[in-house]
Amino acid sequence: MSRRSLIGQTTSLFFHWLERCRSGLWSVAVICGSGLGLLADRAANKQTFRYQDIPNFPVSTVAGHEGCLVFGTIEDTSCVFMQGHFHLYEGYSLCQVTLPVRIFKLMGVESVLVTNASGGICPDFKVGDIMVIKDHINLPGFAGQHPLCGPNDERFGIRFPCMSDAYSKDLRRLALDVGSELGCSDFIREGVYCMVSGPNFETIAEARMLLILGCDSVGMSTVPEVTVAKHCGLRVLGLSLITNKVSLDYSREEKVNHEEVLQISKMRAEVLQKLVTKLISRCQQQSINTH
Ligand SMILES: O=P(O)(O)O[C@H]1O[C@H](CO)[C@@H](O)[C@H]1O
Ligand SMILES: Nc1nc2[nH]cnc2c(=O)[nH]1
Repeated sequence: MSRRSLIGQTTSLFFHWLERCRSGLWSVAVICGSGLGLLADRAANKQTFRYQDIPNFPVSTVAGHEGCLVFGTIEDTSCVFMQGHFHLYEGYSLCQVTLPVRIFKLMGVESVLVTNASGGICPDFKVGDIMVIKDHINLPGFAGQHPLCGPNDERFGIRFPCMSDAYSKDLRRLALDVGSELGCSDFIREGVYCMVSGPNFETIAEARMLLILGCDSVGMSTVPEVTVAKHCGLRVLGLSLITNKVSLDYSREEKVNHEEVLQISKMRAEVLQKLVTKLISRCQQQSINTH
């Protein structure tokens, strides 16, 4: 496809979305973390664009991140799936990492569902658990690596956004309810996600520090996107798949690696797919009832 016709197609999709949003149809963006691109598979009427073909869009450089933007529908809900997101450790600025979220806002998206893979810090967590993110700790943010640093763009949000309710209580409740309807209660948890910049996995001393700080899991993404989404008034739900247990003990021999992370993501992708699909259709019903 030529660049000109690609821009033409993207523009017409944009107007198509605006039209749907004006007519009151609910729309959602799903950001798929490591190995979770399959979440887009259940959408109907799919149209896929490679990041590399979209002008000024970053590209994915990490295994398990396909680098495609997929538009589609789930029941009557317009959905856009990011098959792969961007990380500080890839060398992107946090402005680039979060660019898609502002694009989604301009497209009329109302809610963002962020997924990721993370290491379990909470000793009760098991590999394969799905953690509904209740709150987060922005470690890079403490060190000045924050997506909202710099002049504030008032068109998106205020200078000092409140983050005490970053993750929608209603959506968290709904995720737990839908999880229980699907018979997943045994492995659905709630907890606090901590972002580190990566790309190395944690030392044991770092892991112990995160436990003391109150973190239940740790990963290298999500927090910048959630911060920018909250800043511009989007509703946010975060689901974190526990792909490994972070070692807190010097006597443990296991060593985490990215291949293992991807393997567990693949193993749990079907369950997450069901959860995400049902959640989206239930949100649509809720939205119809409140419009
Ligand atoms: O957060 P996502 O991208 O899902 O993936 C997690 O898994 C990768 C490391 O295996 C890192 O990118 C980490 O952040
Ligand atoms: N930082 C970090 N990111 C992860 N992503 C998946 N597992 C892990 C982990 O153990 N640590």
